Amino acid sequence: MAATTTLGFLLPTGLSPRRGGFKVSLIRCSASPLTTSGLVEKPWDSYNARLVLEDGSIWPAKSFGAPGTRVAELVFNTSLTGYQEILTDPSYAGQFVLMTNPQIGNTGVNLDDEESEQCFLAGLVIRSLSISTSNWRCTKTLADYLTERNLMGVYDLDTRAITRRLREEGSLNGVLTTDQTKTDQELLHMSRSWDIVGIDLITDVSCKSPYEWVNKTDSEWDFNTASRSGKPYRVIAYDFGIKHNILRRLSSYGCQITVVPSTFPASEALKMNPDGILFSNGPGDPSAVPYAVETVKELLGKAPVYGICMGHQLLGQALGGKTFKMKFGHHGGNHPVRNNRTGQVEISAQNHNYAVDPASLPGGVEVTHVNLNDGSCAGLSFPAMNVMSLQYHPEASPGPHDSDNAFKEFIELMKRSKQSS
Ligand SMILES: NC(=O)CC[C@H](N)C(=O)O
Repeated sequence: MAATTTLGFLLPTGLSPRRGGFKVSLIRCSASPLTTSGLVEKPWDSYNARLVLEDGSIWPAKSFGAPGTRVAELVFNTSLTGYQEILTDPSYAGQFVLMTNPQIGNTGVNLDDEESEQCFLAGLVIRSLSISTSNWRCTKTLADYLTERNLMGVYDLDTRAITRRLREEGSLNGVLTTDQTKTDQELLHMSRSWDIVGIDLITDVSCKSPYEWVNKTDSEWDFNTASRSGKPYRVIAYDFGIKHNILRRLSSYGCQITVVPSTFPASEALKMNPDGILFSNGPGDPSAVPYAVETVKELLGKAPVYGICMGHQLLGQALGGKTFKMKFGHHGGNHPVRNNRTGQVEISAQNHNYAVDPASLPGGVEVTHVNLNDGSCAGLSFPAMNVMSLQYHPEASPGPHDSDNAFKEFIELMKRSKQSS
């Protein structure tokens, strides 16, 4: 059935926009329901809900997760599958994730596909929730999972129209609510009074004390294992919101890993005599966590280091560069990246709203990877200090495995450094 967007009534609000360029009136945008209302009874409890964006648009919706009211930044994700890995990626803290794939929930959820023990995102926005769940690994439905975790999920919105809006205006803050007592103006005011920029979001998602990682990729799911045996490399992984698959992949490549909190002192990390240090992914604005940049600076040159996403942005700053907020970021499993050294193109999994400005980097720092959609910096290397980093996700989960080799490159970096010391 074709999705239609109808413009409803206009409410003059008199509120001035938080950022320039937005219309000040509220616009009600409704999508024709894709679900077969009346014909099939939906196997979840549903409430009326609303998504109100800071540009004044109101999106009536149906709720299928927890009831409530949340304020967050709305981003769209173009992955076709992997909603469970997305829900458990701590880098989505402070954000609503809108899936552009119009039908979500078909495969339910299972405990093996978790990327962290908790869901930190603020809510899930989808076009249509699958009426049935069918997968041999499924242990519960997406609706039950969200409700148990007190997470909001909404459907029956025109996700295509919202995505176009985000592409034109950039990421927008918004409020999701099932509360019918709140007026549209109140919700608009809430969305405009909140901001994700300049806030430290990693402290809340990081582990509270160090621990040894004992899990690894099940042999059933592992690949490229031919040349690996034993665990000869000792790695310290700074947890800024780490995804489990980074740890599983490092472990599969032969690393014994101690995961440490974001505030773990560099001096303590060095006492553990690591062969290498990993700086993980993590949510929010990388320029809002100067203490983490200081830790990275203290560790530079002391052991080979590998940064992924937030870790890459912290390394960029520690090397003297600057980060900036992108218009709507990259969130999906289909981003082409060119490896400048080999000329090869990898299709990558990405999830970030900020990037390192290559022009701000000092001489000697090499941009190793470029995102081919917009030319932004996707990887760095500083050979003088055994530094490598990627803006995207070589661990995938969800997404293609084209970049798995980056873990091998980190192993090679540690090997060469061990041999020369
Ligand atoms: N996945 C991540 O580490 C995200 C990095 C950072 N929070 C950003 O949005 O750019």
